Amino acid sequence: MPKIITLPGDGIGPEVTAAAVEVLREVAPDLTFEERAIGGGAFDAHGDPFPQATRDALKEADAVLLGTVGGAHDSPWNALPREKRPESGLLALRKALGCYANLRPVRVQPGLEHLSPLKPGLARGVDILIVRELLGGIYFDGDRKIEGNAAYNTMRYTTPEVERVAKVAFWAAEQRKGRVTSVDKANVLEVSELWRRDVQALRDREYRSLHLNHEYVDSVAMLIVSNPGRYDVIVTENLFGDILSDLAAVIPGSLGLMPSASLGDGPGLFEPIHGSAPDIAGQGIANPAAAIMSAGMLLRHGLSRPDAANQIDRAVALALRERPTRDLGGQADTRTFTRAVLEALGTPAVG
Ligand SMILES: NC(=O)C1=CN([C@@H]2O[C@H](COP(=O)(O)OP(=O)(O)OC[C@H]3O[C@@H](n4cnc5c(N)ncnc54)[C@H](O)[C@@H]3O)[C@@H](O)[C@H]2O)C=CC1
Ligand SMILES: CC(C)CC(=O)C(=O)O
Ligand SMILES: [Mg+2]
Repeated sequence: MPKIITLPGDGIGPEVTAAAVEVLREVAPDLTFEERAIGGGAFDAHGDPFPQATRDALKEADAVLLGTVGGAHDSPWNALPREKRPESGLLALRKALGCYANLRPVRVQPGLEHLSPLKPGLARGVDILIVRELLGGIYFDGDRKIEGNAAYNTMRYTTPEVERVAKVAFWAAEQRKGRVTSVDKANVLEVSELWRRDVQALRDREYRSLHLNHEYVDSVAMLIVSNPGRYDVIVTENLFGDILSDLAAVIPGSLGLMPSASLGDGPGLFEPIHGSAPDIAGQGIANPAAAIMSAGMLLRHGLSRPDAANQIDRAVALALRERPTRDLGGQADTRTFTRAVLEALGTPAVG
């Protein structure tokens, strides 16, 4: 009986995680669930955004399902010392799990082109996998300080850090169209120069059948929305991947359609890419599709159950057609949408 540690977190996190757990119970009734605290709520209750009891629970986990952390811009959590803030709890969780490769699929399912603000011809068939490095770069380690009117952070990568995430991107490309675009800012940053050199060397050494090209992040920010069909797998460092994946959410139509899987040395971490959405938290209107699809990625990548994962993806696509949520211009609230997914799970597949 695989054990899933759930970390609902703050804001809409508990609302969308509850929906994902309901769907998981339906497709994989043998799973067991244990809930723990993370983020701002964990700080309020335990004085720590990543409490020891949560750390301890991870040792027993086969996979971890996370909601979201963080508060509104005026939240008192933002005045805490950096290491006590909700987001620091999430970064510490990722580090503790050793999840260095964050897979963020951007997909427009057939028949759902109308949910995209892009012209149907541009949105149709988009299937991009963003592989974001998750444990290095400017979000971690390195020198960082704010002092009076000056502040700095450091972006740092080593060859082993670049190679291990690039291997995940190449592995994914082997099962897809065989094309990898490595995204950097090598025209300005030394750290990108190293990134580009190491990704290219790895490809030339071990993945000669794959096509690799390099693009600058500013140009990709334009091309990913104006011509998304040109991308298969994108591999990039932590900060660039964070920004590009929120931007890419425009393609399917909402942040609420962007799931993720973070893989590494131990149990995987599965979470929607969106934040805690304080503007809609507590209203029962959040789109739970990203969290539900993250549960699908948990089954696919965390527990090697592709059939159950496919069932979820299919049910979400059907529910999006029938009962789109408000962020997509529809009427469905979290509950109605989740019910539609559960109903679709009971509908026999056509073809
Ligand atoms: N992984 C995580 O836990 C993340 C946490 N955050 C934190 O979340 C808080 C809010 O950050 P924001 O910049 O406002 O980003 P956000 O992703 O929470 O929200 C951006 C916009 O998208 C909407 N949105 C997001 N998810 C949605 C969903 N499932 N259904 C419908 N609408 C949705 C929100 O209502 C908002 O208008 C901050 O404290 C931030 O640090 C931000 C990003 C990731
Ligand atoms: C620490 C998180 C708030 C960073 C983020 O936005 C993300 O991982 O998507
Ligand atoms: Mg983000």
